[in-house]
Amino acid sequence: MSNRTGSRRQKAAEDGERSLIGPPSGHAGESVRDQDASTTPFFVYLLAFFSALGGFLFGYDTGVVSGAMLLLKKEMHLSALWQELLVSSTVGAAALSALSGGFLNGWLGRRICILIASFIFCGGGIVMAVALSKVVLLVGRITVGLGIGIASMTVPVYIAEVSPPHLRGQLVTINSLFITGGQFIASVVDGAFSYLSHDGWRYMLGLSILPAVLQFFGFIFLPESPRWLLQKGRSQEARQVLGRIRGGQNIEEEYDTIRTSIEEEENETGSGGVVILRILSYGPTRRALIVGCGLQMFQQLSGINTVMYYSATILQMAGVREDKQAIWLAGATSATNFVFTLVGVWLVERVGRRKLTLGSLLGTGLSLTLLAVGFLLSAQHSPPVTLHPVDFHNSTCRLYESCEPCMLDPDCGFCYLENDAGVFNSSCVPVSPASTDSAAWGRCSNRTEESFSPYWAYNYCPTSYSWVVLLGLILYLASFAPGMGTMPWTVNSEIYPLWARSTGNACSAGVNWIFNVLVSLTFLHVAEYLTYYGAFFLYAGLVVLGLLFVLCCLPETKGLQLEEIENLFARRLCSCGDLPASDDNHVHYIRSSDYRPAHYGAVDSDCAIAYITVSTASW
Ligand SMILES: O[C@H]1[C@H](O)[C@@H](O)[C@H](O)[C@@H](O)[C@H]1O
Repeated sequence: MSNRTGSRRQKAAEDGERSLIGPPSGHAGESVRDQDASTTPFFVYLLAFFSALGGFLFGYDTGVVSGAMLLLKKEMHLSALWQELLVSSTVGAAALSALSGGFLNGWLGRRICILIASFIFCGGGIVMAVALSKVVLLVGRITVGLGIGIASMTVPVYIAEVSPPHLRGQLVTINSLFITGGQFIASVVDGAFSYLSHDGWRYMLGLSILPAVLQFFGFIFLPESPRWLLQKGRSQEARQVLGRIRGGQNIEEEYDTIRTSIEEEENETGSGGVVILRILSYGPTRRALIVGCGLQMFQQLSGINTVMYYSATILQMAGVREDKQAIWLAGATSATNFVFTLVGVWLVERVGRRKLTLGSLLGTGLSLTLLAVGFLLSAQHSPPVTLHPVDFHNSTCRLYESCEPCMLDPDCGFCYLENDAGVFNSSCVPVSPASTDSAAWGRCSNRTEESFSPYWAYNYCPTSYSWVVLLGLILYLASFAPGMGTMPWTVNSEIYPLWARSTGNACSAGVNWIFNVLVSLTFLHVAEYLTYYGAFFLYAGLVVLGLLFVLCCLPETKGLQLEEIENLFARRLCSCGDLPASDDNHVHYIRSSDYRPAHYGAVDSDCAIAYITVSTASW
């Protein structure tokens, strides 16, 4: 490693240490690091807002489809396979385009990629709104998926690169707020247009054109990231943009740090070759990639999309029988997700990324356990099947003695009457091949709104323990949203050096989408084999693994400049134990047990201390 690298590392380490301990004294001029919110130019917020519209579209297009599907399946006579295709094609396309977005980002820049994404969103929205056949609809869904993938990896990178360090976490987390905001607005739109039985879905799917157009025109006037410009050797432009987004602050220190960092990175890792291979063969970036992809994987393995998707059924279990009511109450679920993401935006610069993620994982694990216990109690007290009508088709449904095994069989549903004393006159009968909303034959095949008409429960059982499940659901969203919902995106936007940032984010966003598809496609099968409580216990177990991963591998990046963060990955990853006392770059590592506040200032004394570097002079 070059001496210059050593000295930059040392300087950055000292700066990093200072930023954790408190503001430096006797610093000439006000640097970006010392700014506070009152001196942050409005322009930075404007940039964050227009970029985060990409997050909004991500949330809207992934969220709106469930409500649209209720109308579409009736109007276009969609089979279960087509419904599945229309939902997962978007997520699959997002995975592919997120992975290829890294190349586009490095080549064309962040701004052009955001423009491309908004253009694609517009195109996809128009195709869906005017679609006359399910094939055209599928083309539209795949198109918006391509837009979502590019936006999901570009927007956090762009915001991180234009933000001043003290606000970066908050501004990048605003993108996550827009994602959950998009999901919430989608559920409101779904609710409102569900009353329009003819063509309501066209408005639901087509409305995404509006924010896409707004973003497209906004970005025509907004600048490219100064870091990308500098990397491409366009230093004059970079200086101008930096000056503009820092609103007349002293930009020299930041400009020099970025420039030196680019030069040294080129010396260290070379500038040619396939970026992903360079990332994998260079220790600090390989470790950062493991942390970034691991966080995204555990975000999806915590089961957020299953819980959100399944919330309508959870609400039905809790006694909400009407379709329309269930749609509106599912809106309440996405509203809860949104409100608690706001808590994340508020907390990220106060408590830091690491503590926020750890706390969130702990709460998520506990609430998943509560959800599982709720399902377990419901299963143990599952109502018995009391009527056994003659089944001429000899289906498997006639074999079940209670609701639980009947509801776990995807071909059967539970038909019953209910009064104050509970469930009575219940049977397990085959589901209609045309729609899961009714039975294939018998009293639940043509139900009316009359009070003596029987209830049809597909995919759930009536239970008096639904309040435990409901409580679990609310606690889950309250703990997941502020940390695990937001931090994987935020942390990924800041842990890679400039040359690896696009590719690193492309890989981690790709991992997010791949696990998103995997978890949602496997949920019903997992539930069939392990039952619902088994599935939720499984997610809780995966969250415990995630907790250990974060505990040992995620350093704190709060307050550091992007160029300083790579130093956090300079040494061995994933350790809370012994670390070497020094290395040839005059960088020392201390164990939390050796930590004395009198010597090192008031910094956190948990495992993150292992990453705090102290120069030889101050040792
Ligand atoms: O961060 C987001 C958010 O938590 C969403 O609610 C979820 O649907 C996405 O999968 C996730 O990436």
